Amino acid sequence: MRVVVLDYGSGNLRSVERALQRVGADVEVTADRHAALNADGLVVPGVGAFAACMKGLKSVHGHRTVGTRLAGGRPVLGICVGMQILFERGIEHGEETEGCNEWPGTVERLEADVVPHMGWNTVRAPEGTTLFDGMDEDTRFYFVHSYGVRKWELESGGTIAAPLVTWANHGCDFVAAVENGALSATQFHPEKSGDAGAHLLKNWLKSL
Ligand SMILES: NC(=O)CC[C@H](N)C(=O)O
Repeated sequence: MRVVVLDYGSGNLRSVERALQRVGADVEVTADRHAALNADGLVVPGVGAFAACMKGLKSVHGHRTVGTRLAGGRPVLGICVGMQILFERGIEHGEETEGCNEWPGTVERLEADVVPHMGWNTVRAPEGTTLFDGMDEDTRFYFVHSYGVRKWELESGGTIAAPLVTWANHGCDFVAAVENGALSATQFHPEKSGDAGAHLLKNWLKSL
């Protein structure tokens, strides 16, 4: 499977590349829009501030690339800030920045005694999950973040299949992952989560 890791100036690209190669993907790290549009899967990583990541994403038309892929049902995986910028807005250090608005909701500071939330933690995945298939509730993933989505705001029902939302807790509950048709995302770093992260990436790769 051909996977593009979108290079929009944010960090952590090589560790994501290596983790995907470890599970058998043919990986290209690039900002090239044609490659990003036509890959079997697109990964949007992210390190640093919400505003800076959004600025970088827009500088390579990444927000439109994500939208075009999703309109055609082509899979996208957001990681850490790459997940956060998929939401409606982010508020960091008092600065509000518009996100890609793939989902309603606000990325805001965790309500915890100690931030960043840095380390291994368990998650609470829903029935029917693909990303966490084959892993139990004691499985741990590596998190490094001070902000997150504390309230899931997308209403669904009727004919629209509800997204599968996975939660974690660090002082407060926050969204740890979302599976929503072609769009998936994790707040934690699968590429830093050892065998569990590799298992998740393999599950994502199999879903492409
Ligand atoms: N690991 C990161 O770079 C996360 C940064 C992000 N601004 C957060 O704190 O949630």
